Amino acid sequence: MIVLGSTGSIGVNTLNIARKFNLNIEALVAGTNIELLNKQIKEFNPKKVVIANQKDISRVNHSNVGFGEKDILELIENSESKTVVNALVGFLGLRPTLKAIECKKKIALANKESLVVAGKFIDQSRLSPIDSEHFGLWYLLQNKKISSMTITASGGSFRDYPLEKLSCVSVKEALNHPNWSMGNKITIDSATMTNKMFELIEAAWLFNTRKVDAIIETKSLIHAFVNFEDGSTTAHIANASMQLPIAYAILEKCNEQILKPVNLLEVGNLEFKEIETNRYPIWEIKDEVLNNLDLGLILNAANEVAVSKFLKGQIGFLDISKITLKALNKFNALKANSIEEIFEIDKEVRNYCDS
Ligand SMILES: NC(=O)C1=CN([C@@H]2O[C@H](COP(=O)(O)OP(=O)(O)OC[C@H]3O[C@@H](n4cnc5c(N)ncnc54)[C@H](OP(=O)(O)O)[C@@H]3O)[C@@H](O)[C@H]2O)C=CC1
Ligand SMILES: CC(=O)[C@@H](O)[C@H](O)COP(=O)(O)O
Ligand SMILES: [Mn+2]
Repeated sequence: MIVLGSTGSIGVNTLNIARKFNLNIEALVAGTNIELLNKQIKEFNPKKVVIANQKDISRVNHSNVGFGEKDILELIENSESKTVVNALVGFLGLRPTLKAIECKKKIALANKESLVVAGKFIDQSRLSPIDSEHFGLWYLLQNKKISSMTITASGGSFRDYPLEKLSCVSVKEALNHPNWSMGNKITIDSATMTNKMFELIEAAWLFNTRKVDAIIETKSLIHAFVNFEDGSTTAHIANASMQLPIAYAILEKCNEQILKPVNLLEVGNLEFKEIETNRYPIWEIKDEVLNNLDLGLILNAANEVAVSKFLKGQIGFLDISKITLKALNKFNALKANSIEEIFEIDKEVRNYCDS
């Protein structure tokens, strides 16, 4: 298989599963972490490697190294592998997802932004989601009458923080997720609850439903619930590790133990909370977004600009939601009618948020 984003949090976990099941790695794609990439090359012996920047090529211990988006797309097109794991972060993951679909590959999709921005143009027939909640929903779905689905949120880094202090929190504090070890961008998305908004959109596309909601479960041990018309609810419980969703997304069958089972006696108790708009302002537009999934494109573009500014120390934490809500208000009538328009609207919203 091919692993895009091999040096990230999902990429490293994917290679852990590849090691466990002795899977062949045809190619690796990484950004700027050349030190880790070189270790991965030594262990997995890929035929081809692509990195973000030309200037780093000489540091990569491989004879066949490309760089940039064009080479990532060519790599997918010319590969023999049946499976592409897309663990790139953000909008830059969209073209590789589209290319993998065009080449009829099986896509193990961690890059949820592909669905958030262009769900209506994505053929899902060979797609498996790598997202703990959507894996949970997929695992739970039975041939019974379903009334709705619920995914859980951890509440992020500031779940229990005094509200009046949110305006002056630091980047370091924001990156301190209570339960998951993930990349920076998704960790900030989790703190603002934008990650959960993305996941509602993701669930809407994946399971063809608008009857999906989220609640906080503070330990991230329950990932999803399916609520049946008979009044019963089933819950997916697993320790907070991405290895299970990844294993199911890339393996044909999975009968081996991937994770240590949750010991409920050790857990003792679980706590559930409502997602409140005073702590998570983005939640104000939940219903509007679910009724108009085209807003995912605007939300994603504005959020990527705002998160990047926050990580560079240019704006405060609360400004992230302010920027995204303002952009949604301005562009809420826009709808992309083709995949080309996805890229045009993305650019327009970014320019607006950057100015
Ligand atoms: N982490 C998690 O547990 C979960 C993540 N996801 C989703 O999975 C995706 C990946 O998340 P995560 O692994 O946390 O993110 P990370 O930031 O940890 O990893 C991102 C990966 O993309 C690579 N990358 C970044 N820019 C480029 C570029 N221009 N060209 C080539 N490669 C690039 C990075 O390379 P480098 O580091 O070398 O610069 C890295 O390998 C996101 O869409 C996220 O929302 C979904 C559910 C759970
Ligand atoms: C591991 C995973 O799937 C993440 O998307 C996780 O859900 C993020 O944590 P939050 O629940 O805090 O958004
Ligand atoms: Mn998730």
